[in-house]
Amino acid sequence: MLRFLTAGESHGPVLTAIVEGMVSGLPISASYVNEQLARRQGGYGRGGRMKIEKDQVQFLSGVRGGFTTGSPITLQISNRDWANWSEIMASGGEAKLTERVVTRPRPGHADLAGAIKYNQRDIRNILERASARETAARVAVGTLGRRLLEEMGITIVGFVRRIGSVEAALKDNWQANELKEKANNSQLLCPDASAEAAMMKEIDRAREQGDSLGGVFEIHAYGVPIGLGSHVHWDRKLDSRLAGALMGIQAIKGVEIGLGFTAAALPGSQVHDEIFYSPDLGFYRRTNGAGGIEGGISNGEPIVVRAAMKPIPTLYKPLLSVDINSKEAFAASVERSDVCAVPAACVVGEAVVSWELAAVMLEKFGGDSLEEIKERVKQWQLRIRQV
Ligand SMILES: Cc1cc2nc3c(=O)[nH]c(=O)nc-3n(C[C@H](O)[C@H](O)[C@H](O)COP(=O)(O)O)c2cc1C
Ligand SMILES: C=C(O[C@@H]1CC(C(=O)O)=C[C@@H](OP(=O)(O)O)[C@H]1O)C(=O)O
Repeated sequence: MLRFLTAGESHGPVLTAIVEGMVSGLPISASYVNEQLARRQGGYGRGGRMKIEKDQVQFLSGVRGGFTTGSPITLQISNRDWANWSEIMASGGEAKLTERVVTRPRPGHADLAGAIKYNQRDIRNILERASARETAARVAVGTLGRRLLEEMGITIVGFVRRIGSVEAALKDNWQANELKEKANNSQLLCPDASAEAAMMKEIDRAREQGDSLGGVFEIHAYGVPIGLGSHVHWDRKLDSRLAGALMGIQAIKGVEIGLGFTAAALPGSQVHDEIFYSPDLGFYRRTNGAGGIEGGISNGEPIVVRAAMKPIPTLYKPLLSVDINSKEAFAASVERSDVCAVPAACVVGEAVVSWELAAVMLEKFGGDSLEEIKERVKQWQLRIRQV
């Protein structure tokens, strides 16, 4: 079973993750992971913190000579900003640093609910872990999954579909590589250049007004074999697992598979993908309203998922809140924040989808080494062509 845990605070010394269950023999390098970490740091609309950090992974165990060994893998990413926060982080909100104790919860963040739940008088003890800084560790972990998927011919492509009121238009004839290239050439990971320009304007406007923006990103998985996930139990359904993984990202408030919410407004004849057969292709579809999943099982078509991100909660434009000590009303003031982080969230989305798909591949095919699982996948692909 593939599993992981992350640990670390936003302004603590490091983020750490421990991965267990990865096959041996997977070629992996720090530079391959760092490429994804750099993508996550990018995106027009991010705040001052990203100018300080330069995320780099270190493998502290489980990787030797550029290959996984099958042992638990420890990954570590340093927080450069720690140098500026070590005193505040060490103080625990005591004596001389009382002015840095956080008692003013931000609407939309974990501050108030977290402080009450964990009985904390310093909201820093909540916000440090609630922060999406943690997603750097999740991207590092998910990139191991992405590497495994690549070995099995599965490609993950993510791109931004919407920022605020601006929606990108996609062309049906864009193949995986073209989509990936267009997205990666954009500052917003948006394959539609004219929408990208309008999105940037909207971000500038929000910044000027002290406001923030959310949006929608979309992830495609190409080359996924038929048969991942299962119809037999709710928690084995592939769509349920992907939705859970995406909803686990900070600020994600909605997930769609395939046509998603649009399907609810259409008649069945315009939603369901008719089934065809040819000796060359086997069973195939001409449409993909299902987003590659039927009955919780991958059906061999590309997997298509979308996630909606709410606007960033920390606003320069003050929102009303109440001090948890004095109970007095105040209008929040902010030192630093992202205005929009949808492209970053998209990279996190690619990582969690990669991880979940790698996990279900391992569950279906098993194996302890890369050679073993690849052999089994090959057998399965031959077998399903003969059905
Ligand atoms: C990549 C990324 C960057 C984020 N940056 C910020 C930020 O700068 N300021 C902020 O208040 N929230 C930011 N958020 C959102 C908060 O982390 C999130 O809203 C908060 O943890 C509460 O969780 P919830 O929105 O899931 O309820 C970011 C989220 C992501 C995914
Ligand atoms: C640090 C990251 O994102 C942070 C996520 C975040 C939040 O509240 O979620 C708040 C901000 O942190 P800070 O208050 O230190 O500027 C973002 O910069 C990152 O993505 O690596």
